[in-house]
Amino acid sequence: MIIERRSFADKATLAKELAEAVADRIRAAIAERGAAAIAVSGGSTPGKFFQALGKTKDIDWSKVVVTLVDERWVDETSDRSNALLVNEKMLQGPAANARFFPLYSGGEEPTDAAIAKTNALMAELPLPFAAVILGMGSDGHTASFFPGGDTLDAALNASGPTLAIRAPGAGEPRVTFTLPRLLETDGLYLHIEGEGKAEVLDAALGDGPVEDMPIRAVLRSGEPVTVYWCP
Ligand SMILES: O=C1O[C@H](COP(=O)(O)O)[C@@H](O)[C@H](O)[C@H]1O
Repeated sequence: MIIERRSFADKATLAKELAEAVADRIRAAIAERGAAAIAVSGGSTPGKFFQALGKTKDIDWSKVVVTLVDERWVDETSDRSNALLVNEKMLQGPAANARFFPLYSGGEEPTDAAIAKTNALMAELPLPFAAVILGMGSDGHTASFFPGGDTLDAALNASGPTLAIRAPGAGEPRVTFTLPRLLETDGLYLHIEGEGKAEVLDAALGDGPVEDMPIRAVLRSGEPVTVYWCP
């Protein structure tokens, strides 16, 4: 495992530092490849980070594509939508010039046709990602790699880009990038906050099956991961 753990005094400091690290990755990708794609997580943790990154002025946002590592299968009017969070918190001000590629492609369920539509859009991403920012649930899921997920094995091993997944702890049906596709990145980050999440990470770093705590697939992938944590 190649894990660097960075701890910050508070959420605001973490958000600023993570935004600076991701901004550096974006600028470097634009300088090297003419474009940058980032994949971000949803949920309750990344709001402040999104605000800090979205305010960054010295990025040519017109050359940036933002997408999500995973999405609940709901449209953008739902307060469960990760896309809504990205739009409201990040894609304002300077970052409003970025393009956003949603994972949700319409309808009630992530059918094969809907996922094919999502994957057609994701084929246009300028890969590799400049940065992938993962979160982690208290059950050890990351992206939508949930314990008990009906397509968990494929999500962790297929070449992707995305697939549908359903799990007891997931609420709605989900769409998630596959792990192999998320590992195609210049920088891989894990953003977690609170003592409880630090304990979950410690448990995940111990022995045990990936199926019990799918974040282990990331931690054991051999790719360097930088953990950003604050109380
Ligand atoms: O459902 C999700 O949960 C995880 C963790 O979210 P948090 O609320 O515990 O921060 C998130 O990383 C993922 O993108 C999201 O879809």
